[in-house]
Amino acid sequence: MQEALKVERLSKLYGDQLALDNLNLCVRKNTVFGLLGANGAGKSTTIECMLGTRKADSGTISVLGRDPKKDRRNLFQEVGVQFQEGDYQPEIKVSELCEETACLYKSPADWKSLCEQFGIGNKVSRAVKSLSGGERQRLFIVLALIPDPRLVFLDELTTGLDAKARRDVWKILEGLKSKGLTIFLTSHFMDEVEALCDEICILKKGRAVFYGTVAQAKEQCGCGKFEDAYLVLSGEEGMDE
Ligand SMILES: Nc1ncnc2c1ncn2[C@@H]1O[C@H](COP(=O)(O)OP(=O)(O)OP(=O)(O)O)[C@@H](O)[C@H]1O
Repeated sequence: MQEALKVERLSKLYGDQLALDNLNLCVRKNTVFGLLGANGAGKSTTIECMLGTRKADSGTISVLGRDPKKDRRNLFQEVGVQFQEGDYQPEIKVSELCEETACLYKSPADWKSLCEQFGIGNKVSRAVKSLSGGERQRLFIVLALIPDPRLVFLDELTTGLDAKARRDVWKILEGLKSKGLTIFLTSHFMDEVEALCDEICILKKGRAVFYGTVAQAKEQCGCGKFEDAYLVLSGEEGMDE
């Protein structure tokens, strides 16, 4: 099995609104894949279906060779997920949240060294709620990596991080990829996508309107800058007109 993720003909309706329309995705192991698209394009719905937390109306999904609906327990041990906001007790400290998370996994990574790597090593005795937005975002990436996963989902990876912290996160992720991690990310920052992603899919109203590499996207649109190509392909350009 060369692919970490395979989605075939995935469709999802909310009421009469089509959120995903016959989506096909294939993510090779040990690569970084970016799922892009405007607000409401269907990215979170896709991830939720892949995690088995939302039921699709049709289509098949394979995550690390397993069916996420039937095999959630095993996948839980192998897959990391970054949440935008955690569901934690109001007064909990960083160290306590990391420890509690590590306890859920059979062979967790060393959370202290992850906190060091992500620049929050000196914040571990602080209450989570007292962290700045960017520090909390880095903590959520740490929590996603605590399972020592083979595959990690990073939703809106570096939203809220300053320029230096974003670069640092990219470097760490490159390092983890070189050690065998597969990364599935969503991002609204096109420089980030260009720096990190081996392949991308651009969604528009639940449909894949582009699938390939950043270089292919630029070439297809005749754009020197990927952000320009993205705006054309995603249909965001001229949205107000
Ligand atoms: N629980 C729900 N009930 C009804 N409609 C929903 C529900 N969740 C999402 N939708 C709709 O489905 C579409 C896809 O939403 P989704 O959250 O997957 O988009 P997204 O690409 O993740 O957006 P964003 O970038 O804003 O996070 C949107 O039109 C959204 O309003």
